[in-house]
Amino acid sequence: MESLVQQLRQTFRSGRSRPLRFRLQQLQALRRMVQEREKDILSAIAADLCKSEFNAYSQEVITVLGEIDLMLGNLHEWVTAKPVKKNLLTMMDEAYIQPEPLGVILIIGAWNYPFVLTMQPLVGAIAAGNAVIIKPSELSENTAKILAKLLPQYLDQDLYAVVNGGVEETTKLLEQRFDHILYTGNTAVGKIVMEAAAKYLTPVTLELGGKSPCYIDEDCDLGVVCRRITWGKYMNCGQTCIAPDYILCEASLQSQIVQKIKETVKEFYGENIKESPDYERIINLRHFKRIQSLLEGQKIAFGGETDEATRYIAPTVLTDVDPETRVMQEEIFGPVLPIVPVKNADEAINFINKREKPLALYIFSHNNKLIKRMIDETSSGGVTVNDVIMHFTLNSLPFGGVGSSGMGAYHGKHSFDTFSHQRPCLLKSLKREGANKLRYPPNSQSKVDWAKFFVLKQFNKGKLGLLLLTFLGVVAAVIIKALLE
Ligand SMILES: NC(=O)c1ccc[n+]([C@@H]2O[C@H](COP(=O)([O-])OP(=O)(O)OC[C@H]3O[C@@H](n4cnc5c(N)ncnc54)[C@H](O)[C@@H]3O)[C@@H](O)[C@H]2O)c1
Ligand SMILES: CCCCCCCCCC=O
Repeated sequence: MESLVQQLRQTFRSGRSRPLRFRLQQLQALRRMVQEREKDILSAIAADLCKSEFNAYSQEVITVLGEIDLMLGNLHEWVTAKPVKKNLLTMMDEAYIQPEPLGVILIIGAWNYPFVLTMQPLVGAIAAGNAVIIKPSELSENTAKILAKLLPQYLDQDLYAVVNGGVEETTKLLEQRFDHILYTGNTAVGKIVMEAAAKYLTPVTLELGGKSPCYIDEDCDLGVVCRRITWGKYMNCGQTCIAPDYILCEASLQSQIVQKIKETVKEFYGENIKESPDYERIINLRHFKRIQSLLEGQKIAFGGETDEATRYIAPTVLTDVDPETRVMQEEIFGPVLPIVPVKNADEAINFINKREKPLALYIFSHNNKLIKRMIDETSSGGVTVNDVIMHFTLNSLPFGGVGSSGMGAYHGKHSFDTFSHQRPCLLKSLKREGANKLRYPPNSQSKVDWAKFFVLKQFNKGKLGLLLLTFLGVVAAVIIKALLE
């Protein structure tokens, strides 16, 4: 591991990854890879998650292609230095912010969307001019293998590498020095990553999970609401970081919600859900057993069937769920949807605020005042109103968590910023030394008065004439400079 990181760092230091042209070439190569090897990529995702090619394409591949295109179209502008406002002391100088690459980036991916969750950060890290190691999840082993096979065929191998393996390999990787780590996965491992990063003061982006609440107000069109929730909850068999984890609503709405979800499940997946190409399976036996055990002692209003041999768990709804039971204590990450009755929106807000800050919050309501209030009075990584999941798809919005659901964000320009240092640059001339006397010792009241004038624009009335003269002098200097340029 050490020699791999060293080799990447050496190439990074040679400056090869920095020129705009190089970054664009690598991104174009990545796009070629996704397009030319689409079948292999889709087959690998299918083998890992029992996902249809249509679903793998629309849930993962499309996002990666969109992200690459966004970078290709905007990178020339993002890499350009941005001039900043100047003050009286620096008006003759050059001041700008220059984004610079950080160095060697480590991206640790998760298994549930194994392609997009490693490739989307990779796109951002390349765009920002870095060297990158990606560590796909070992649980989605087919996607991990295809990434390790394809990426070196298309990308510069001295700058971009794939390391495959499990806890042992990741632990070894984390012993190395990186310039940024982006980790996607559960909160417990997030803490391990942050602890390892602290050794070198490496900044981290932690894309974690949590229980994302979904509040349904009275008077909503429950047909539409439940269709959207059914889509977002049972997509990928509930193994989505921003899936609505549970519903909060008035007790009287429960039976209608159950009925509408039941109808929608039939509409989406047919009479025999097991036969549906759109319904995935649980990633492994450990997770299957964990989710199955969450059903114990619960009132199953709909679904509940399981099949260990194929790791199938039916779309399930639980009603009248006690918030103290296990299903409400941990992230479900499976196709089980508890409904927790609350008296009103105030109780829902309190319920949300008493728990860890979630990755997403969903609010279904016609009432704009209530929507605003719920957004203002709660906190979450992101919010979608009157729908679920969709804020993930808009790459002008930063994607990330807050509190125990994570820190930092990426997607689109936010990825570029995450993997760049915004370097402040002030370029002065060796001339005009007279003006600098003001800050050199010995200090005096008069110098402080001048500093107040230049920095705070406050002046002593007694010195008005002198100030006016100085101001005219500065104006004259600016005009002369402009004429000479
Ligand atoms: N915020 C997001 O974008 C996002 C996306 C997907 C999943 N998630 C969250 O991730 C969780 C599910 O993923 P997971 O954690 O099961 O994925 P996982 O098991 O694939 O683990 C994620 C990564 O951590 C590594 N890892 C595991 N144990 C480790 C250890 N002890 N030390 C070092 N590295 C280790 C794995 O090798 C893997 O690459 C859920 O909580 C979900 O909400 C968040
Ligand atoms: C069109 C829907 C795309 C959904 C992609 C969801 C990715 C979530 C990542 C977290 O698990």
